[in-house]
Amino acid sequence: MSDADERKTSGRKPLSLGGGRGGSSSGTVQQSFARGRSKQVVVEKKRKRAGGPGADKAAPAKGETPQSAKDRARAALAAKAKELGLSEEELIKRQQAIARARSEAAEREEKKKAEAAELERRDREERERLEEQKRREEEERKAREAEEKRRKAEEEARRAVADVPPPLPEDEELAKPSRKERPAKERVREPEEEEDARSMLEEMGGRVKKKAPAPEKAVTRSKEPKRRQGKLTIQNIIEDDSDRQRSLASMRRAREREKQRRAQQGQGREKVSREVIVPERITVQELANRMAERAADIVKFLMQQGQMVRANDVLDADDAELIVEEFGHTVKRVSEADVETGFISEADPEESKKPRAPVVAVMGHVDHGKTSLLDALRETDVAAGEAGGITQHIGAYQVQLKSGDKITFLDTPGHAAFSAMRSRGAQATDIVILVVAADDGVMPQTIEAINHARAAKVPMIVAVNKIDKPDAKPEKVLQDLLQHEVVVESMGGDVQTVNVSALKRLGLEELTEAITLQAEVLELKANPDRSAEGVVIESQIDKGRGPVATVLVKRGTLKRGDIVVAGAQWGKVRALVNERGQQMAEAGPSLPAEILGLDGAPEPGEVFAVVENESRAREIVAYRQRQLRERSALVTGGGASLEQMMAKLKQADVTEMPLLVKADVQGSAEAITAALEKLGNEEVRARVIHSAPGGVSESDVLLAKTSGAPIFAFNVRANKQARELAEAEGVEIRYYSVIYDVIDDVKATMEGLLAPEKRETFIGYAEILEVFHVSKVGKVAGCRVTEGVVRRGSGVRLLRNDTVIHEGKLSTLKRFKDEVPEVRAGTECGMAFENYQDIQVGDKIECFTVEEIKRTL
Ligand SMILES: Nc1nc2c(ncn2[C@@H]2O[C@H](COP(=O)(O)OP(=O)(O)OP(=O)(O)O)[C@@H](O)[C@H]2O)c(=O)[nH]1
Repeated sequence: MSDADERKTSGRKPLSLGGGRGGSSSGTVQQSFARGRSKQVVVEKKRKRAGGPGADKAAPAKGETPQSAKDRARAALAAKAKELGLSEEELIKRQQAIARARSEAAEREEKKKAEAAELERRDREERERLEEQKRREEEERKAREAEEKRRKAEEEARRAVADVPPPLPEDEELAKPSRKERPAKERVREPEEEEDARSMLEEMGGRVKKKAPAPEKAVTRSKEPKRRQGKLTIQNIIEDDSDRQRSLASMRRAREREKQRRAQQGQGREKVSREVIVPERITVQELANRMAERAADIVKFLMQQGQMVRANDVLDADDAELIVEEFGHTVKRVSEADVETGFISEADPEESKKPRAPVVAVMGHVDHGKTSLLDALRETDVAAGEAGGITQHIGAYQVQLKSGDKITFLDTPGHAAFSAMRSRGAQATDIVILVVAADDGVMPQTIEAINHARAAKVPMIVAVNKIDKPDAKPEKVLQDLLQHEVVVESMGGDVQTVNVSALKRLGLEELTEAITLQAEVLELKANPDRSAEGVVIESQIDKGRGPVATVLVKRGTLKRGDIVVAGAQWGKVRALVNERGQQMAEAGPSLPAEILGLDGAPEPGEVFAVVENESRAREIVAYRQRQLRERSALVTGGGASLEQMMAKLKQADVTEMPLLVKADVQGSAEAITAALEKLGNEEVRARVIHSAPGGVSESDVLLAKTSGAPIFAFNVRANKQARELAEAEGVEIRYYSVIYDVIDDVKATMEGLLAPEKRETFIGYAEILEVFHVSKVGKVAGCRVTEGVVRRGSGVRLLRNDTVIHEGKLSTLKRFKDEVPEVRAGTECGMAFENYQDIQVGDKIECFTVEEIKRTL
């Protein structure tokens, strides 16, 4: 059945039943489809044959009668209809509908394909058209430019002609052809000019209706659907989107917008000129942040100036200022130290001041009896008995005399503390007692002490000690002192002198009297009714109590609970303890006290002051710690073993050798530091970046690491964590128990850092007799050794007319054909220089050796 239908739809002659013998008749029917399409369908009508049974059977199949075939087809149809639960007629209709739908689907498919092909063709044509347009525009532009040039040239020529007097007839004749030429050209030019005007208008943003170019006209017809491209249909949008090309005008607009945006940005940057606050030291990154510029730009700028820096490097204020100005900003130089402003307040008004006890330091040569005298003086304290408690060494103590006067003694060993305090600008001492043993006289450290006192402008009282000794010669001491410009009262000067015996407790009263007298002269006063300020005398980390600092209040009154900043440490005063281990509620001027509650041990000599609150304390300490870090960063750079440091210092030409010293007591730490800092010369010297009492801690290791300094531990050890950290970070910890070993080691290292002395020894002369050119070797000098010996590997100088024109090494030294190690006077040889060719007959060769001699400190 469907077969028959298909044949019908294909428009071919339908299969007829019985070959037109009257069994069937056919006709055509107009069939309508969707969207107004219609079709002629051939319909065959079957007629019953008159008479014979089975006349309505289908066409006979091969080998069977037509009637039986027809019957079978009908039976099959009936069976199928029955199976589907339809009538035969319904089934036929359904089958016809299916056939129709199939043919329609095939048609649709074909149509779709045709449409796709059409779209593709259109796209291709559009692309070609755009390319053509672009090419033509380019051509037009070029033509325009050429035309413009030509026109200008003509214009100029015309002007030139106009300027000259009326041309002679010959000139006219000459000019004629050009005039003839012009109208012809102008005629030709007309459409071009029109084109010019159009494109100009277009460039100015005007809309110009373009004449379609002639060749395109011919193809427009064939591109019928293209006209529809202008229509906005969903189909167009979907299909064209992928291949859509931006028009030239839109490109131009986008470029213009971009240009404007950039210009605006550029202007914007220039306009924002910031006031940049520049402290004394600032990192590149921080400076960039403050200018709102990129750190990389600063690095680049400095690189152009020949300075290689990284973002984390520290710049000084001058460099920073230069950079800021270069980047178009203004500079406001401030000192970060401003944070310290007000830390130490202004001088107190005179009326607020009250007399205070003098602070006395005892100085003198070794073994002259300083400690003994301080001990003896301590015993003069009338209050000691009543107060009870066991005397402890806290670096300073105060005694009350019978007269009621008080004297504070600094009980710190040597001159170190004194000079440490002075170097930090904390002048704690009012009077110096110069102890000179009567049996020993003035010794080197006596002189040193005199100089210290004099430099600090502190009055001296000479205590001639050990007068109990039979060989005591106090007069001689005074005589000797004269040589050092210390003129005692008995000799017409103003220096008081007292003969004492610390051992026998002789002359102590006279000594204290002399002190009080001197104090009166000095009119020592301070305002006790204000927040405390003073100086750190000693500090240590106590196992049980944590950081403990002995401070001496210089003005104001220090109370428990005060917030104190001492050097780079701060804390709330948890307790105030006197030298007998007793708690005090407060400490007024000139009264030494141990304070507990700081977050670390401040350096001796550091100034301390009470601040208003914790945040202020934190701010100051943060600034000071930053400064410490930066200071140590100046000598930083990774490894921290002695060898690494040496290698680095040699490379970097740095003359400072950073060290970190930890010792059992403050005294030894100070002594080692002083001894180490004395070492060295103008080329190399040690710089103790940190020295403190106590074991080596993790923070010491970290500091050593950042400073590239090895740690010298004297009579102390590193704890487990510090040891592990040191191992991990490559920080060397050296342990010592003899001070001289520390000093010797450092000295040896520093000697290694000294550039060796170079000593040159002349060994021989040779004269160039001939110059050969040897391929691959270059110029070779045929010489005779005139004096001494010429050795391969030694240094050589080429002399021309007694002037050195080259200094280098020999690449070849030959005798006949053989390389020889040396050639002696009177012998001829061949020589060639390493990387040097300019040799001439008559030049002299000087041969020398250089010896390096190790230098010592
Ligand atoms: N005969 C006598 N001996 C004294 C006197 N004063 C101190 N000595 C002795 O001198 C020696 C050194 O005394 P110290 O008090 O340790 O001297 P120093 O100046 O503190 O010594 P260093 O701390 O090493 O600088 C000790 O043996 C004391 O006993 C004195 O007045 N008479």
